[in-house]
Amino acid sequence: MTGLIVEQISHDWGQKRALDEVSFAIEPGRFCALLGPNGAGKSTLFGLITRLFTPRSGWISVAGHRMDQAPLVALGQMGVVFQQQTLDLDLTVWRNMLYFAGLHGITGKAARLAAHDALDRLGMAERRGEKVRALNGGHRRRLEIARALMHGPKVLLLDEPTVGLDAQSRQSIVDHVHTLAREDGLSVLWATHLTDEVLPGDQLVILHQGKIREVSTSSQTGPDLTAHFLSITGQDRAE
Ligand SMILES: Nc1ncnc2c1ncn2[C@@H]1O[C@H](COP(=O)(O)OP(=O)(O)OP(=O)(O)O)[C@@H](O)[C@H]1O
Repeated sequence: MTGLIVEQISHDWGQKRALDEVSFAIEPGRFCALLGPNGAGKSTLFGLITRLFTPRSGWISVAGHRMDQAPLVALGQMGVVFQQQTLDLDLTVWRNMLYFAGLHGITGKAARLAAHDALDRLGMAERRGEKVRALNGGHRRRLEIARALMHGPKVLLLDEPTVGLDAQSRQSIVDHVHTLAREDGLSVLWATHLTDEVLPGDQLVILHQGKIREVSTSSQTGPDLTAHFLSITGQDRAE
């Protein structure tokens, strides 16, 4: 299968088992919400998928390329938006895009086309001349997503991309990324602990204490999904 496959991944931090035989797959065109409370193992999983470190066991495949066998090809098929922002605040939107294109070996006209196209997809083309410092948090996030798309990845990973944003910016980003999955055939992995970012029909992977508790297609939203999530993660019984 193309898309993203995570197969039997385990990882320990010292004595602590952070991920325990985690498996799931995301087909092209699907938005997958990775839901987990704090400490569930979401960031550890992101670190493994992006090869910041390697798993103790199991394997990961991106667009048909195994991370352990062909890491550069696999990473080349992936766009990543990390929790921490990594934009140059003193450069314009456009310069940030071109700089990043260069890191991917995309230069000249190809870079300008890729940058324009990606900004357009995120509704950011009109802001290309603005310094990043002047953008609000939601627009900075959209710029980071646009930047992650320039090299034409098949898989897009976002680690809690809406943290710290107001409700309207959050909704706009959730909508944009759903559209990207649907229209561009991207496999999206979106880590969050906020159930209102999950839409009906999304794939749902619930992670708790390093284990997968559920892989399903979301049919519930709002308070029903929140109650379901809390019951699965035992937080409804928290003191
Ligand atoms: N570098 C590390 N060294 C040691 N333990 C770690 C490290 N990173 C994470 N852990 C531990 O592994 C477990 C999973 O943490 P992780 O950060 O992956 O969860 P998370 O779901 O991303 O949580 P959060 O939403 O709070 O970021 C936690 O118990 C955490 O304390």
